[in-house]
Amino acid sequence: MEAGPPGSSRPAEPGPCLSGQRGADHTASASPQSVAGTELGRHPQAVAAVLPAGGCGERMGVPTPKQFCPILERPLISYTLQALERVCWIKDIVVAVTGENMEVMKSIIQKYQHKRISLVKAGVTRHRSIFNGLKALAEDQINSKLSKPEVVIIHDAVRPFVEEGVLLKVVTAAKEHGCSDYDLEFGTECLQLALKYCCTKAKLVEGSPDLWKVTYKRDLYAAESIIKERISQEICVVMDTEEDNKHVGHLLEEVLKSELNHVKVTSEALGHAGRHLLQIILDQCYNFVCVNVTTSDFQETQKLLSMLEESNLCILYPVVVVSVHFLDFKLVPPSQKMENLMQIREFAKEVKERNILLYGLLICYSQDDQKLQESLRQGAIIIASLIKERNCGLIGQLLIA
Ligand SMILES: Nc1ccn([C@@H]2O[C@H](COP(=O)(O)OP(=O)(O)OP(=O)(O)O)[C@@H](O)[C@H]2O)c(=O)n1
Ligand SMILES: O=C(CO)[C@H](O)[C@H](O)COP(=O)(O)O
Repeated sequence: MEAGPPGSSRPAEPGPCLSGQRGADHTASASPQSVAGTELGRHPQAVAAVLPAGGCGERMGVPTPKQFCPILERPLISYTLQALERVCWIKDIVVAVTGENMEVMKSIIQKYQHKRISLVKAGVTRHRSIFNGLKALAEDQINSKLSKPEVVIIHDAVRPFVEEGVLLKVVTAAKEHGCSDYDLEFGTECLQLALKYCCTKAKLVEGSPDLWKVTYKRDLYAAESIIKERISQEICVVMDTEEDNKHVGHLLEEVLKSELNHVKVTSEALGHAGRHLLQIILDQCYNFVCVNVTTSDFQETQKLLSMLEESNLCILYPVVVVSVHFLDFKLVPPSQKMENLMQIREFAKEVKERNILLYGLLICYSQDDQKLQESLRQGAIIIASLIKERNCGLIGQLLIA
C-alpha cells in the first residue's frame, strides 16, 4: 500500500472524519484509530483509494482469480472493500478489474451493498492497473462522479485486513515527509517508481502484521480463520422470559461465561417487542443462543429468526443461531421430544438461504445439580464449537448434551 498524489506532488491536507458510521462493520477493522481519524477531521483533505484487482492469481493454483475466491461464501475482494469503505475519509474507491470480470465485480458490489466504488479496466501488469485507476481520478470529465483527490492510497485488493490506523499513517506521511536514504534503499516497488520518475516526496511507513497478502491457497484458510475469530467474540443468550433469575437460561449463560472467558456473553429477553435485542443486532453480534423453556418448542427461536431476517446483519457474515431445548430424560422419553424438534431441519434449510446457520441443542435437564452442571458445561462446549467453526454441514442437526 502506498500513497501518492495523482498528477500533483503537493502534499495534501487531511480531511474531515465521521468515523463510526451507523452500520459500519466493527469486525472489519476494530477502530482504535478512529480517534486518530478525527485528527484528519481538523483539516480538509481529499483522499481516494485505488485497488488493483486485475491479476489472475497464478500462485493460488485455482481457476478463479484469488480476489474472487470465497471466504465464508463471500468473495475476498468484498472484505477488502468493506475495510476501506468503513474509513469515512476515503471519498472514492477505484477498483481495477479485467473486462471479463467486470460483471462479476458489479454483482459483488450490488450483493454486498458496497458504496463509493468506481470500476476501471485493469492493465496487463499491476502497475498498469494502478495507472488506469489513477488516470480515472485525474481526468477532468464533466460527468465523472469522482472528486479529484490530493492523496491516493494504493492498496492490493487481496489484502483484506487493512486497518484505519495504518491508512491514516500513510496519508499523514504523504503530507508530512520527504524521502530518505533508508526509503530509497528499502522502498517497495511503487515507492521506487514514484521516486525515480515523479520526483515525488515519499516516506516508507511501517505497516501492521494484518497487512499480509493472500497469495497461496493456504492464505485463504488463514483469512477464513481470522474472520471467524473476529465474528465469534460476542454471544447473546436470548431468554423466553424476562423476570425469572433462576431461569435455566441464566445458568447456561453463567457456564458460557466461565467456559469462554475471552468472549463477551450477554443475555436479553425477547419481551418489549425485542427492542433491546434489536439494538444488539444493530451492534453486530453474530451469535445467538435461543433458550426455549417456558414457550412451545420453536416459538422464541422463530421470533429471533424473523428479527434477524429483517435486519441487514446477515449480508456480510453468516449468523449462528443455536436453538436450545431442555429435557429431563427421566421424566420424558427423548424420542417423544425429538419428534417435534425434528422440524428444525426444515427451518434450518429455509434460513440458510438468508445466511443464518441454525443448529439445535437438547440439554439434559436433571434435578441433580451436579448432573445439570455437567450437561450445561457440555452444552457450552458444543455451542462454542458451533460458533467457532460455522460448519454449514451441521445446520439443522439436533445435538445432545
Ligand atoms: N495485471 C494485474 C496484476 C495484478 N493485479 C493486482 O495486484 C495485486 C497484487 O498482485 P499479486 O498478488 O501478484 O496478484 P496476482 O498477479 O493475481 O497473483 P500471481 O502473481 O500469483 O498471479 C492483486 O490484487 C492483483 O489482482 C492487477 O491489478 N493487475
Ligand atoms: O505484493 C505485491 C505483488 O505481489 C505488490 O507488488 C507489493 O505490494 C509491492 O509493493 P508496492 O507496489 O506497494 O511498492
